[in-house]
Amino acid sequence: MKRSRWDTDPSPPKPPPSAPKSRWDTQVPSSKSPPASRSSSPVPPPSSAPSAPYKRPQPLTLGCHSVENYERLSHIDEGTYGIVWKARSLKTNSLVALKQLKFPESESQAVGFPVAALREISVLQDLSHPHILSTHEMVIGSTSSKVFMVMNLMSCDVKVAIERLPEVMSQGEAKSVMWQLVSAVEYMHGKFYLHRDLKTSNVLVSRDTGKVSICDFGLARKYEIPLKSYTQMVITLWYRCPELLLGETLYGPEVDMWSLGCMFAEILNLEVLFQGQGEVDQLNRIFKLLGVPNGGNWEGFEKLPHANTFSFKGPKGSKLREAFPSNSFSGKTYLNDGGFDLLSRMLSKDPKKRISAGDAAKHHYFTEAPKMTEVRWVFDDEK
Ligand SMILES: Nc1ncnc2c1ncn2[C@@H]1O[C@H](COP(=O)(O)OP(=O)(O)OP(=O)(O)O)[C@@H](O)[C@H]1O
Repeated sequence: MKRSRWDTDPSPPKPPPSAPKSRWDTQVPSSKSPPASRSSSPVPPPSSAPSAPYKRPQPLTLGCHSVENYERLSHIDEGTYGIVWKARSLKTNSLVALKQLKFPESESQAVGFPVAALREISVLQDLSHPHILSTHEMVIGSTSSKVFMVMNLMSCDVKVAIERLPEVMSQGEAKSVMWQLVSAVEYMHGKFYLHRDLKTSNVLVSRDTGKVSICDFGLARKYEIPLKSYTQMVITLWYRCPELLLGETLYGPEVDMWSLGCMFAEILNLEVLFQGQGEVDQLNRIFKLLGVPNGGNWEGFEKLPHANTFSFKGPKGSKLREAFPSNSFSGKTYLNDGGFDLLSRMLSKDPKKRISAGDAAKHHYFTEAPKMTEVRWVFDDEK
């Protein structure tokens, strides 16, 4: 691979005493308190007194190009793990987004690398799909702890984009967004990856194409069949499925399908479906709409770790159809039978009955009338 001029040289020339500062030499605050669900523990440093001659590990960024190949234009946003900039490639003149990774303080010694970022980079290198945000390359700044991901420039996330819509989407528009998401998740699950943090703020909209792409793979991981035990401390509360809330640790792609169902409902109604104030409240809201679970409607429910800790109140059957009626006279969102069938199968309480991404992609909702149409997004400068 081509070595960048920023890689360490055996006898590097000494910099001038007051070398001009790079345009990218901004101090990025370290991620002091990342959410409990994400591991930010550093890769353990090598022992300080090795008995055998210590061979320094190759930095992950060896061979990366320099960030100086990009002109920094403006700050876009900041997340827990990165600060995102709008930039222009000096080679191609194209506009891109650069995510500068935050290194927690203990990890800034060039040995460690933020684990969430490592995860995200390795997953994204393995995935290539029109509706998954692609990373073109990694570039490096003046030190090896200044690392940037170069990505397609997007306009805003779907959460913000739907807040800007003057009225609910048409059925064709909602179907088009769902189709893009379902096809991306089908592809990802086919490659044995779980996203584990699907939500409308992790889906970005392109101003150029109006299409959406899933981003933020910091919690993603490979899964295996038969399923194994993983942490249940994943997925933002409002999009977290009932089995994880009830303590299940043996899980697979169906956890993402629940989140997708929540997103479908949000895209239709322009508001988050289950806005719980804590895990118990979240469960209560789910069961109030979808009916109280028992061993009859959810096989194995009683065996879940927290199933008997609480007594849940709610109707016996589902009230979902009342929230998503089939006619437009009620003043609520209209959803035809095909759409409702897909939504209710994504929001199945019992994970074994929940629709898979493969079956969702084949669902007749996507081929029957009304036809998919491009969404008329409203971007910020058009407001
Ligand atoms: N390619 C992009 N184009 C435009 N904006 C982007 C892009 N990638 C990220 N953003 C913006 O930056 C924000 C933070 O990015 P991202 O979610 O990747 O960072 P994070 O640190 O992993 O965030 P979180 O705190 O949600 O885990 C996003 O919510 C989005 O608004």
